[in-house]
Amino acid sequence: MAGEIIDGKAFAAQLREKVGVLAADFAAKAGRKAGLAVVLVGDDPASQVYVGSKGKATLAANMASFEHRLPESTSEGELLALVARLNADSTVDGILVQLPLPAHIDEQAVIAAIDPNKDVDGFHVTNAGRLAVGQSGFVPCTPLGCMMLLTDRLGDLSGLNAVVIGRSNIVGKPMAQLLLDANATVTIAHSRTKDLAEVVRRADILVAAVGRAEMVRADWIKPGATVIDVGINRLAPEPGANKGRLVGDVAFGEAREVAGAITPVPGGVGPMTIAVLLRNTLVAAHRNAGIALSEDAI
Ligand SMILES: Nc1nc(=O)c2c([nH]1)NC[C@@H]1CN(c3ccc(C(=O)N[C@@H](CCC(=O)O)C(=O)O)cc3)C=[N+]21
Repeated sequence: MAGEIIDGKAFAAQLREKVGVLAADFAAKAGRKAGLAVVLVGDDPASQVYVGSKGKATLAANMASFEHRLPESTSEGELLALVARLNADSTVDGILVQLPLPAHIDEQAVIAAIDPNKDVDGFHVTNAGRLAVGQSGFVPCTPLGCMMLLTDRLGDLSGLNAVVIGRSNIVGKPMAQLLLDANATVTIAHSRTKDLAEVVRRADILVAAVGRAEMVRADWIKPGATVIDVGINRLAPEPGANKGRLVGDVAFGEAREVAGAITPVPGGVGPMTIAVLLRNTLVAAHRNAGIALSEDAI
């Protein structure tokens, strides 16, 4: 029997709805809306579309959206000056600088300049450190969204074998921390892991975040496992088409036959990332305004 498809898109829509209600409450209490500033440098078409959809989702969730689209030629100094202005602006609760940045700008320097209490991406070393030692801070949106899908499906993760493929600062490492905090037994695998298929076959929970199209095959998956596919890879276009299909890091069709449940691409983890960004912004607004919010409720 084929595994269940985990509908990340529907889950994300519910989360955005909940955030929207709480954001309206916040606005009534604070006398202003929660605000998210998104900064895009350059004119990469995929990033343009993505930043536009974040802006729309922000407004739909009863929050204020501040978009800053800067030319490719923007200097690091100019970008740092904008970040400093946003840090000082009390109507801005969350700041997201879209990555990747042009090659002439040092990404680490820009992330380091963001006030950690406005770092709704959870990329600042202060937030990475807080997560590592179990203090409350901001957790990167994609792994937090994956955790929400996992706990919704599985409840308690204690003692389960979790394998994360990928060790990025943005997904793999924070994902492993969250799974460990939830008492899973965690393995972080990567491109140099020996017998990767063998390691993956032990996973009750598999999170694939390597960025290699359809790398994980059906015979790597433990029957009944829960598979979370973080990869978003665009294949080469079919003859006559101008855009290739989007696929994950998992060969979805065949993997679904073995897995207990699996996220699709698109419609899985991607929409969760944006919903969690709004959730983090709502949390930031409450903290910055000194208004209580039960963070378990969201
Ligand atoms: N500072 C920063 N923070 C980010 O969170 C960040 C970033 N920079 N740079 C780019 C990546 C990419 N990312 C995605 C989020 C949602 C979808 C998403 O919603 N995808 C849909 C549709 C995909 C499509 O059709 O193109 C889906 O998977 O169903 C995709 C990609 C966030 N990123």
